[in-house]
Amino acid sequence: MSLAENWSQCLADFRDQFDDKVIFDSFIADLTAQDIINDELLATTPYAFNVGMIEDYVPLLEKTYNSLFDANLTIKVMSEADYKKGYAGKKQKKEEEKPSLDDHLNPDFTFDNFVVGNSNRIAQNASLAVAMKPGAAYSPLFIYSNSGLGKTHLLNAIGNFVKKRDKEGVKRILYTSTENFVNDYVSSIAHNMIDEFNERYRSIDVLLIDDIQFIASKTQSSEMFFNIFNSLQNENKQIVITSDKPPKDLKGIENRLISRFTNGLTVSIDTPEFETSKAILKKKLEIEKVDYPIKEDVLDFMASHFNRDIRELEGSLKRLLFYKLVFGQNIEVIDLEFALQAFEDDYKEEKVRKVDLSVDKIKKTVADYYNLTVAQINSKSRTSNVIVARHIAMYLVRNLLNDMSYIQIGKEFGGRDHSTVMKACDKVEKNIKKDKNYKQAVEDLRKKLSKSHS
Ligand SMILES: Nc1ncnc2c1ncn2[C@@H]1O[C@H](COP(=O)(O)OP(=O)(O)OP(=O)(O)O)[C@@H](O)[C@H]1O
Repeated sequence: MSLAENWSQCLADFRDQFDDKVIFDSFIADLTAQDIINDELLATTPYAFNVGMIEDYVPLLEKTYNSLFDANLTIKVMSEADYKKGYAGKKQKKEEEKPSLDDHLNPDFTFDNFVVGNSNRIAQNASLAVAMKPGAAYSPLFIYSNSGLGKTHLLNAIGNFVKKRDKEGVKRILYTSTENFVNDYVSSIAHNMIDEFNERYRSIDVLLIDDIQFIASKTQSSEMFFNIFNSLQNENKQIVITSDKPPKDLKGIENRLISRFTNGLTVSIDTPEFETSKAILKKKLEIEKVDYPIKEDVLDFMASHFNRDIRELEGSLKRLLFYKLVFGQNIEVIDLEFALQAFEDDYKEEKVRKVDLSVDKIKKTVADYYNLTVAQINSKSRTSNVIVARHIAMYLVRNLLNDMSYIQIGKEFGGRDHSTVMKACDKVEKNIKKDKNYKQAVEDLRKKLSKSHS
């Protein structure tokens, strides 16, 4: 039933219960229901002086209406003239203020198909917390990692989760790459539509912005982003940002923006360890609905050879499935022999890159260089030259061995925590920048290692 039909039924019911029919016919019968805004039913009378007369009867009108239609509204009576001046315009304006917004979410990236392991657990937990309570858990959430490790996936998963829970469809969610943000801004300047641009971004409830490093050196876009960021933060809206490096290492971005980035929570994603890589492969096979068996040692091989990032892992799987389609029509089970043919070229390259150089070789070379033993490198010793050598060895392992994960490196160096390894690598990078002799030592070691396995 429409509001008008409800209202006329309400008035009819009210009249039946009301003793003084003259008062009803003089003041109340003319009331028209105009609209319901935020649980308030707006009713108008053609004559302004009637408003005061009617107010005494409003509680009874409310009771009648709410019990007839099982509602919980309050009724506000005003003159038609006041309604036209104030409310009618306001509602129209409100609708105009919020033009529809395409969220640009990729529906394939969800929490359900994001495999969780040690390398990404913290980032996944923080993202889920944000998705469950946008604006309340951590804002901004800043996620950083090397390429292909799941940042875009998590951003979209947050958006898709919020969208799914938002049954009334009122939450304004936007996923955008920083590049698109900048293009959008430039085009709004070109078309003289800066106000629209501003309104669009400031009306967002959940802003998911990918690869913020690309805003570096784009002064005007940075300024605009800074203002939008502040406006959303002030209104407790949710912002999630990704980047290829932690906020403090972002170059060409103003300090005031970087300090805003660190106001919420910063989390990183590491290179996947063997178990996570293998679980991801299994998940992808499930999603692809692959209906022929693939032997475990094939997955083991892939998880340990194509694990620099997940895009590489996915690529290797696509390659295997394609190879099976073209050359393996009659093969029922994919075994390692068959798989190695598919990976022949990549594998050769891997071999050159990886096999000859090992963690042990790096430890030994560094230990010799500093007149130490490998046992000292692995030990808990806090003697300064041992610490220097240990940090450099960790750094070289991280850089030369196919981006081995911090977790794996920690295990290789006497069971240390991944954050210790991260700090060590950071420290080495800083020292290389500020100390010429130190830089020389790292370079010498690099050369020795490249000679030893060429
Ligand atoms: N934990 C995971 N479980 C399942 N798939 C994953 C996981 N992490 C990443 N992926 C997949 O790996 C691919 C690359 O991930 P994504 O694009 O999110 O990486 P990224 O960190 O944003 O990379 P870039 O920095 O290059 O933009 C995607 O197809 C994504 O679905």
